[in-house]
Amino acid sequence: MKTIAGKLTLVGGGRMGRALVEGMIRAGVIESTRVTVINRTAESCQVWTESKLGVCVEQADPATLKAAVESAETVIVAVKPGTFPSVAESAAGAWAGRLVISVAAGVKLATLQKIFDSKSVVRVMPNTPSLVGFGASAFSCGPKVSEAQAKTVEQILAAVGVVAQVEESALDAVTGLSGSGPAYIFMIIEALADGGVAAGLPRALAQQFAAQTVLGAAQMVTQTGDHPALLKDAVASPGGTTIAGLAALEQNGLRSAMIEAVRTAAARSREMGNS
Ligand SMILES: NC(=O)C1=CN([C@@H]2O[C@H](COP(=O)(O)OP(=O)(O)OC[C@H]3O[C@@H](n4cnc5c(N)ncnc54)[C@H](OP(=O)(O)O)[C@@H]3O)[C@@H](O)[C@H]2O)C=CC1
Ligand SMILES: O=C(O)[C@@H]1CCC=N1
Repeated sequence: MKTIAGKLTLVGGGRMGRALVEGMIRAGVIESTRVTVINRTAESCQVWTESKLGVCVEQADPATLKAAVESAETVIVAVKPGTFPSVAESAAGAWAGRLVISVAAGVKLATLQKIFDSKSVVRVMPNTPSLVGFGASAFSCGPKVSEAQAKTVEQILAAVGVVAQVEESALDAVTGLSGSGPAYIFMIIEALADGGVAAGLPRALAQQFAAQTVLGAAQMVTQTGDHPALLKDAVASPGGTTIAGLAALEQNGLRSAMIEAVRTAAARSREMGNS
């Protein structure tokens, strides 16, 4: 794995920041000794220290934050969208010349350019399976981002899963699909396991088989390239069990529930960008 150049600072080592940076270190795209993580509270700092990942961990006060931003070539900002302006303000004067990568839902490139005094801003929508190397991330670059910087972003995200560079207008849809999507699938796995328990299986076995079924089905789609409908048809025998199960799903509106979930989450991402 080719490593990225220079130091990396993560501002906001919560669920998404942790998934990305731990995924990057695990994949070998950066050594932990070149990573600094800034958190708001001592408790969050302790979680990172106890992880034994070997990164430098610091609590956010304006001086520490500014120094950590100034020392890095690349800064990933993974705080909540509403916290971006205060973080940007706390390290005012330090952002220029850095590659600033935002993972915030709904925060537009134009807003990022305004609040960070760096023109090299990139908007990314990753997802938490990046932690285990199965992320799906899309990104869009501000107008002043160089080709080399765009390559760095691609390299970071490719190390933790699949990556696509898209027009910024596509990022709300990506947020509704793959950004929020792991939560939909966790709910499906939980529900499948509940179904297994309802049909008489022990909980642990039901959960293991539910997760493996989702994993196996996803692998068949990505590895064969076949349309999911063909793969579905190959499971359903005439008059058999699967078609009975599929009919129950149709009756209960699974397809429209999934479509509406993605559309509603994408609309919420757009709404967050306009507030
Ligand atoms: N969770 C997800 O699946 C995804 C999230 N995102 C985006 O990622 C971003 C973070 O979300 P998520 O990880 O879920 O949220 P979390 O609450 O888990 O993480 C936010 C982190 O920001 C830290 N923080 C808050 N204020 C500051 C500050 N002033 N300086 C430094 N760190 C600070 C918090 O520290 P402390 O804990 O000490 O308060 C916390 O570690 C959001 O913008 C979200 O839209 C994008 C894609 C997927
Ligand atoms: O729920 C959220 O707003 C964030 C963005 C995508 C996933 N989690």
